[in-house]
Amino acid sequence: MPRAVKTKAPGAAAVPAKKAAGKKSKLYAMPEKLKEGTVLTDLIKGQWRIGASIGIGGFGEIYAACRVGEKNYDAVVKCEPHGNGPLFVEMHFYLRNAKLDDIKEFKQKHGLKSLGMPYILANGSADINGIKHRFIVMPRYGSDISKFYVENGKRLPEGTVYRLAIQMLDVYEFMHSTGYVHADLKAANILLGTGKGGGAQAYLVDFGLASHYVTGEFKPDPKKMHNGTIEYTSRDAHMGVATRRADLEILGYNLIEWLGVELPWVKEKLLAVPTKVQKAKESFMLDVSSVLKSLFPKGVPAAIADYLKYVSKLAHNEAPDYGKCRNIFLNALKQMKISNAGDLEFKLKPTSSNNNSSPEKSKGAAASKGGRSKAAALTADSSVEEVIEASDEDDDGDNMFEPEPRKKPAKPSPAIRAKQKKISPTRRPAIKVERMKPSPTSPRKRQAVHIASPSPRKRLPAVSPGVSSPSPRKRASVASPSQRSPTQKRSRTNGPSTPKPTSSALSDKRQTPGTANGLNAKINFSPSVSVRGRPGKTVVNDDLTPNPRSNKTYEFNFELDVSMDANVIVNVKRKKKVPPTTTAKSQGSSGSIGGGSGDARTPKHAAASNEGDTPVTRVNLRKVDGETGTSASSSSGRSPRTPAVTVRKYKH
Ligand SMILES: Nc1ncnc2c1ncn2[C@@H]1O[C@H](COP(=O)(O)OP(=O)(O)OP(=O)(O)O)[C@@H](O)[C@H]1O
Repeated sequence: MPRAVKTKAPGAAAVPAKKAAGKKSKLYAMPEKLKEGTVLTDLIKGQWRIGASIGIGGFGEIYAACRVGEKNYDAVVKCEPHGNGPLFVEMHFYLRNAKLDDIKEFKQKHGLKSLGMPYILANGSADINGIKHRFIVMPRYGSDISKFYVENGKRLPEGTVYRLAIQMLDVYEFMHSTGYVHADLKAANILLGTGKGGGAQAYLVDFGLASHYVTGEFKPDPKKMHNGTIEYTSRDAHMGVATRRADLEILGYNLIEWLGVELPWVKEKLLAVPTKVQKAKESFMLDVSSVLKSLFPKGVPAAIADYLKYVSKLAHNEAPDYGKCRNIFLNALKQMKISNAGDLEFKLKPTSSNNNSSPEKSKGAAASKGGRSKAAALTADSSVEEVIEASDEDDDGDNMFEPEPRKKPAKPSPAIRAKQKKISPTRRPAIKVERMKPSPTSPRKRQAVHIASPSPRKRLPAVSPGVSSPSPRKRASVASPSQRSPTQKRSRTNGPSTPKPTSSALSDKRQTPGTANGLNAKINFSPSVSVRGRPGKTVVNDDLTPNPRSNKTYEFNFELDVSMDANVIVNVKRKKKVPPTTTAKSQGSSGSIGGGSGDARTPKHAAASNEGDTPVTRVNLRKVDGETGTSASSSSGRSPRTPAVTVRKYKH
């Protein structure tokens, strides 16, 4: 007999929901594990049986799913705690802008047989182990192309790279026609289709960073700076501005990498410092031709050069000429005599004409079809049946099947824009979060910890791109603390009241927010989480859910590895005392954090306090400006070089 899952984890040292709801928790838990066979009920009472887990994203987990009463697990359920912003954004994007009808209409209008735009099948909320979760149901696709990229020794066949570019430009054109940008294209977010003809079409997934693009002036937004996946984040996204050209730029960086060439900022190992990556990208896009020459010593692929040159000349609010871009790649395919039809080929041919600098190191066969064999074998005969109803008091208030006024797919009308504004990220309190991929060993133990920065009001006017280093390889100089830019002072902790940038009239001109010093404190989380520079991982610098809650207890062992000569304030908020068995423990010589409630403490203070008897639920770290810092740590004149941060979730 199906039963509702409402069980609270035994011994959970829960933060009282009320209290937690009042304040923004800075911790973002991974979802509770869903057992195979669990049945989730969506908002219109459709029922979905959970199958095997098929992917773990930054915050959520993806399960194969099948409609109750059917046999095929041809859907997926993406599930995250209600407090997590990205799924909230993704769900709303799908509900409002990517209905199946809209996609069909776009395909018809543009004469496309297929379009790599996913859609939503259902959505709802569910109470899992006493914690409210949000879930969406989507069609199930095949393998993501990062698998082939890795199997091939970090490259894809040139023809396939151009075909993928054309397909992704189609998706961009659709998405941009709704007023949104994707902002996080990467191989891991591109999935092959399934079934007959599925191997010919790639789908762009993960709309957790979707946001309205700007059509007016260019206003950097410190709350959103550097959002995305650091390798591919566009120059505009480094400034916190969503633009259409940014999507095209992100695609360009990916294309280079798929051709087997390391991006300059990867080669230079700059990923840990977003401002350095930003500067390198500015330099690159200021002189695309010569940088490409150094990246492709055997000859720059003309299509890549033409595309990136075109992108580099786009104004921030200009509508890209998608057709022109597609033609660049179509012409390249013609010249290579490669058809733009049939299954995408992922096997590297020994005679591949790739003009890249890396040797071919194919490691075995990369399939050209979506790998769904295991999934297809799943049947709906699970004996474990748990039924989780969509919560009645779900505050999403969104039902994809509620009638909504039709919109034009091509150009968003003012009415649609107004509607879209309702879910505009800019209208919601910003909470800085990190999206972290859990480790294979303990996927649920990752959490985000936030670094509070000095007030963003202190930001200084940005440095113009003209002063950028001419070479992307040249390392950025180090600014004195007093010269730090807003980017450098950017925090990962802020409230809804974060002020707008002081320099608003920046027009189309890009501004490089200073040199790379800033929050250069690299914080390592045990077992393997770090605040900055996590290659390949999406980072969200804001969160859109107003009141994220956590009723978990976490143990923190702090060891700050502060690079450069930084003074850091560690601010620990205690939520609740728990028995001594579940206390924060001191580890080695590290300053264990268990200080008084709400105190801003240095590690030194924290260590001196009643450490070891209080778990903490929120930790803020902030760098202070040398001797002007108010804490003991700064007056001591020494960097608080305590070791790395351990964030551990208690098992209940
Ligand atoms: N519709 C789908 N069909 C099949 N697999 C999927 C689907 N959606 C996602 N996946 C798998 O799950 C992985 C994570 O999905 P997704 O990127 O949407 O999660 P996320 O939490 O947003 O991750 P990220 O940390 O990259 O932002 C994908 O790389 C893919 O392998």
